[in-house]
Amino acid sequence: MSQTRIAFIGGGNMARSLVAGLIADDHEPGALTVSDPVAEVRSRLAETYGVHTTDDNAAAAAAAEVIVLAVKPQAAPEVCRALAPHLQRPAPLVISVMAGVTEAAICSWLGGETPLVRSMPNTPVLVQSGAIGLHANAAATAAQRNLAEEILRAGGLTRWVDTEADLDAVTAVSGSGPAYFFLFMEALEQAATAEGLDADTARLLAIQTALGAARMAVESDESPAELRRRVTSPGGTTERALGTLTDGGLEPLLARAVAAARARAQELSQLLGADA
Ligand SMILES: NC(=O)C1=CN([C@@H]2O[C@H](COP(=O)(O)OP(=O)(O)OC[C@H]3O[C@@H](n4cnc5c(N)ncnc54)[C@H](O)[C@@H]3O)[C@@H](O)[C@H]2O)C=CC1
Ligand SMILES: O=C(O)[C@@H]1CCC=N1
Repeated sequence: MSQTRIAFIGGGNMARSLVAGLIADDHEPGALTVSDPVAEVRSRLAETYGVHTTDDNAAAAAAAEVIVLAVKPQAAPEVCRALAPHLQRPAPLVISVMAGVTEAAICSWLGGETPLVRSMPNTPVLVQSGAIGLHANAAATAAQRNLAEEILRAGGLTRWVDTEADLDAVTAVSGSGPAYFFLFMEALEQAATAEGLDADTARLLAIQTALGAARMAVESDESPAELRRRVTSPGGTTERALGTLTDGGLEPLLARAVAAARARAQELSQLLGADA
């Protein structure tokens, strides 16, 4: 059971999911503190998980070995600047799960060199099935990188990227990615209804098919391309459907969508770091 003292600044969906994952991984609940201004958020966390809660970010951060920044990006400048005078020096490891907030901006708001691991999670972290991109700044030691990885693994699969800019690509692929698959499920459900299936059956089949395909892709040693080939009998129904999707430009369309998301991630990072 890990006893690392972790303070979560912001106790919303993302923090709650990581807390749930850590406790499921046998982290000591008493070593976790969540700071949030909303009383109902605090009481729910305390009652469900037995963690400490407070509305005093500075007190939570001052006592922690690791600080997890889990407020909305727009709140980041104010929250970080208010924490700065209360941080131990040298500063403890800081982990950010905030979308689009750069390492330079966070360090400058926190008042100087800070060991920082910036992550890009996605909403399946809520069910401990997230895909989380990670990047560490130069001030983070190898031990701190390992510690950050261990903590974030509570939310799902973790993957380091070489440069901070790569996190914009991660945002476009796995950060936004759940929405692409949800859209695909919605579209399949609509198509099923159009083919005469009742609404419940249409939804169940679409969702279960997505789950089954994802599980096969995760559990099999074969590539998605090979798994696709195995469904596709020569001259059969799948071949006809895939031909329609390809003729309609599915692959280049998806490439354009991901490129657009990446460009937007870059723009948002610049906006959020503008006053750093
Ligand atoms: N890639 C993605 O799809 C996701 C990314 N994220 C990132 O995670 C971060 C947190 O998101 P959620 O948990 O979904 O948001 P949320 O809105 O559920 O939680 C934010 C929490 O911060 C609290 N808060 C507000 N002001 C505060 C302050 N001054 N001090 C301490 N706490 C304060 C709020 O009361 C709220 O409970 C965001 O920065 C977001 O960008 C979150 C979810 C998914
Ligand atoms: O849509 C967004 O901007 C955020 C970042 C990745 C997922 N949600």
